[in-house]
Amino acid sequence: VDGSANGTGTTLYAGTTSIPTFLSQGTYYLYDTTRGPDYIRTLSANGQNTLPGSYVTDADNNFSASNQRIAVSAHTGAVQVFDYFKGTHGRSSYDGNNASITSTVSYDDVPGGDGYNNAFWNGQQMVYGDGDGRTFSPLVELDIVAHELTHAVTGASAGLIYQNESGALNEAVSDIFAVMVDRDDYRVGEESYTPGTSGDALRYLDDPPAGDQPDHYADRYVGSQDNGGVHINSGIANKQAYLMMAGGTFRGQSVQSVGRGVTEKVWYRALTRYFTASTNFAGAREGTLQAAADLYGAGSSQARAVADAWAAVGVG
Ligand SMILES: Cc1cccc(C(=O)O)c1OC(=O)C1CC1
Ligand SMILES: [Ca+2]
Ligand SMILES: [Zn+2]
Repeated sequence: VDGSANGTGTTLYAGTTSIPTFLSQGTYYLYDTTRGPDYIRTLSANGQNTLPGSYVTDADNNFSASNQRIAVSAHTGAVQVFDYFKGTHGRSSYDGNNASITSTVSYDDVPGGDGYNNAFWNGQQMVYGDGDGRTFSPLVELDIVAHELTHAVTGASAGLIYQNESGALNEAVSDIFAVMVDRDDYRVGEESYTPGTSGDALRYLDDPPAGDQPDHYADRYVGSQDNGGVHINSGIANKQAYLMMAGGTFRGQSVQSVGRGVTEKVWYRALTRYFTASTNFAGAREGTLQAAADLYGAGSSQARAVADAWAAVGVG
């Protein structure tokens, strides 16, 4: 039982006798050894930029202090994302081999500084800023955790190079699985983005332009900012996945809804079996079409929806 900010229970380390020697008895940790990996653990950088930082502990397992709630939100999110990839896709941790997972919160929030409006997977672990309170509150909500851990999945599978079209695809894959885990909307970052403004989000898979992103290949960004627009052009693939999930007629092209269940299966199979480091949008169309053919048949309505959704956003 935990004092989590979002109430999703997870197994926290009770101060029992069977804990690893370096953890002190009679203290509670965000340290889960019950799911296969040696550990899923969450620490804090306490505002500094040293990783992985120090354990967030509590004497009676009531993690109710604000810094503790931030850590618990990142921790329960990591556990929920682990459970998603295991339960829905049969993937044991981000590498498929039960790699342990470390998250660090409250990174680089130098006292009197402006707060760190960022979250990232650094190749070894997840790292979250506390935000500056204006652009972001702490960036530890479920869909952000899912976005970051999916970067680890991508890194351990297709390895999509983080620039230009392969980078935009890398970003889109993270946003797509973010909304598969945080399943109640098609938006990313809605809880943490601009705490002073209600109803907005960082990105909108249903309407990428609402987040200043293109939703059609003809409108793609071709400059050099943002590693060649990886957080900009991801809107094109995000829109394609949204159209698969929800259906609709977009720019004159009708798409039949296949729902989240088919969409997540098609995109997961494409990511882990067909995408490579250099896959671009045309390659993503091929890979998702092949995945749909594998799963449902080349002439299936699911494969048709994949093709129609790519056509709607101007790819293929
Ligand atoms: C806030 C932020 C800044 C820079 C990169 C990322 C990144 O992880 O690509 C980032 O986090 C996100 O996009 C998650 C979804 C909110
Ligand atoms: Ca969301
Ligand atoms: Zn990202």
